[in-house]
Amino acid sequence: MKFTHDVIVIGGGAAGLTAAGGCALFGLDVALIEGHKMGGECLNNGCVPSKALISAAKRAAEAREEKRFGVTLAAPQVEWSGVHKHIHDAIAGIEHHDSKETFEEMGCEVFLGTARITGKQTVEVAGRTLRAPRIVIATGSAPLVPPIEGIDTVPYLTNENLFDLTEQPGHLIIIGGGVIGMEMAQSFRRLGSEVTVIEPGEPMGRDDPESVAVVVDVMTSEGVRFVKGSATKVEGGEGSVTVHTDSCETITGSHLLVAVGRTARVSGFGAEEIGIATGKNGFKTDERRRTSVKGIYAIGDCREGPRLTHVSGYEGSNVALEIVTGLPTKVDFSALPWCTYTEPEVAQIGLTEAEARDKHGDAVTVVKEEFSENERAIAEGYTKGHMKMVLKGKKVLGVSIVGKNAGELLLPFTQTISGKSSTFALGSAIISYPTRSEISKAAAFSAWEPTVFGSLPKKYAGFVAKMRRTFA
Ligand SMILES: Cc1cc2nc3c(=O)[nH]c(=O)nc-3n(C[C@H](O)[C@H](O)[C@H](O)COP(=O)(O)OP(=O)(O)OC[C@H]3O[C@@H](n4cnc5c(N)ncnc54)[C@H](O)[C@@H]3O)c2cc1C
Ligand SMILES: NC(=O)c1ccc[n+]([C@@H]2O[C@H](COP(=O)([O-])OP(=O)(O)OC[C@H]3O[C@@H](n4cnc5c(N)ncnc54)[C@H](O)[C@@H]3O)[C@@H](O)[C@H]2O)c1
Repeated sequence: MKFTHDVIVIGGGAAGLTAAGGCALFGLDVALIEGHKMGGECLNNGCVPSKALISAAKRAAEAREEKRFGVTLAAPQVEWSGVHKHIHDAIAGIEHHDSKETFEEMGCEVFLGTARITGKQTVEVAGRTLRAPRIVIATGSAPLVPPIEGIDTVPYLTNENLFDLTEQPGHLIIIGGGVIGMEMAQSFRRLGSEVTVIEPGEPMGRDDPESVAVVVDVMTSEGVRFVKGSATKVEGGEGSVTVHTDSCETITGSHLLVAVGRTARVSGFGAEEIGIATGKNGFKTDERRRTSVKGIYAIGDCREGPRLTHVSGYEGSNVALEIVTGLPTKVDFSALPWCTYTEPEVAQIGLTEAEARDKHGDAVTVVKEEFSENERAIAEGYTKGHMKMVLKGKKVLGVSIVGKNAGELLLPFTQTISGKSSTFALGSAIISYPTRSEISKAAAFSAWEPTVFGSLPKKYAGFVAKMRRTFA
C-alpha cells in the first residue's frame, strides 16, 4: 500500500487535536502523534494551570477586602499545597477532553512517541513508518530563554515548571511584563508573595495603552512593583537570585520567572532536512497555512503568527476543512479576539486605536464608555474600566475593553466586525479562550453538527481522500 493514512498530524496540542479530530470526524484515516503529553501547552503548562492559579488568587483578593457591602470575610490564609492541588485538579478535570482514548473514539490512530519527518510524505514514530499525502505539523512552541549573562548558572522558572512549585515564593522576580508576566505577577502577589516585574517597554505592549494603564494602576495598588529596564545579568543560587538591569536597578528575590516570549519548535524532527522554510520565529506559511513543501501544513504556535489557543484551534479546523474538501481555505484574522486574564481583564478584538490610526489615518473615530456609568457595574461595586470602540464611519474596526469579565464582552463584536451573523457564523467564529462565551459557539455549532458531519459531506470527503491517495 502506497499510503498508510490520509493525513498525519504531528503534535497533540490545541492545533493538532483540532486538525486530527476534524479530519477523523469526516471519516479520513488520521495518524495523530504526540511526543510528550496529550493536550500540549494549554492543558499542561499554559492556559489551564494559569487560569486555575488566577482563580485561587481572586479568592484571596476578595477575602483581603474583608469588609464590603456590609459583609465581613475572614482574612485569607493561603496554604500553598491547596493552591497546587487546585491547579492540578483543574488539569485532571479537563485532560479527558484531550486524551488518547477520546481521539481514538473519534477515529484517529494515536501514537505516543516523538515523530520524525523522513520524507515529504513520510513520518517515523515508535519504529513505524507512516505515509500520507498530507502532513500537518503542530509542534507548538517552548519558552524563550534570552541570552542574559549568568542565566544558565541560576535556578529559574518558566511556564514549564512554575505550576509544579511545591512552596510559595517569598519574592518572585519576573523578567517580562507581557501576558504571562502580568497574569502571574498579579496572582502571586494576591496570594501573598512579593512580586517585581522587570519590563523595558510598556507592559502588555500589544494592547491598547489606555486599557493597560488601568490594570497597571490596580496591580501597583495591590503591591506589584514594576521596574522599567531590561534584565542584563543574573546571579545567585537556590533561594536567592539577583537580577541586574540596564536601568541600574538591582533586585534580589527568592525565585525568578522568565517570561519573555516563545520559540517555535521547528527543529530536531526532520522538518529542516526536507527543506521546510522557517522565518524569524516559526515555519513560514501562506494564508492557508501551507509550508514551502507541497502537501505539508504548519499550524498553531510552531508557525509565524499569533500564539493563542483559540488561534491554534481555528487553524486546526481550517486546515482540516481544506484537507477534507480539497478546496483552498484561508485564515481570516480580521475579527481576532484575545484577552489577558488579569483583574480587571484586558480584552481586544480587531484593531487597537493606534493600529487603526496607522492604517486609516484621520478617518478613524473612537467612542468610549466608562463602566462607572454602567448601572450593573455600579450595583456590583466594580466600576473600573471602559470600552473603546474604534470606528471608520459606522464600521467597527476594533474594540478594546478593560473591566470585569471583559473577555466575555467581545462576543457580539466577532460578528459585528466580520459582518457575519447567523448560527453558522457564530459556530465558526474565533472566540477568546478560555471564556464562558465559548458556550454560545458550542450551542450554535451543535445546531449544525448533524449537517456538517452528515452522510453526504462524509461521502464527499471520502471521494476527495481516495482521489488524493490515487494521484498524490
Ligand atoms: C502560561 C501560559 C498561559 C497561556 N494562556 C492562554 C490563554 O489564556 N488563552 C489563550 O488563548 N492562549 C494562552 N496561552 C497560549 C496557548 O497555550 C498556546 O498558544 C497553545 O497551547 C498552542 O497550541 P499548539 O497546539 O499550537 O501547541 P502546543 O500546545 O505546544 O502543542 C504542541 C505539541 O506537539 C508536541 N510535539 C512537539 N514536537 C513533536 C514531535 N516531534 N513529535 C510528536 N509530538 C511533538 C508537543 O509535545 C506538544 O504537546 C498560554 C500560554 C502559556 C505559556
Ligand atoms: N491570556 C492569554 O491569552 C495568554 C496568557 C499567557 C500567555 N499567552 C501567550 O503566551 C505567549 C508568551 O507570553 P509572554 O508573556 O512570555 O510573551 P510576550 O511576548 O507577551 O511578552 C514578553 C515581554 O518580555 C519583555 N522582555 C523581553 N526581553 C526582556 C528582558 N531582557 N528583560 C525584561 N523584559 C524583557 C518584552 O518587552 C515583552 O513585553 C504569548 O504569545 C501569548 O499570546 C496568552
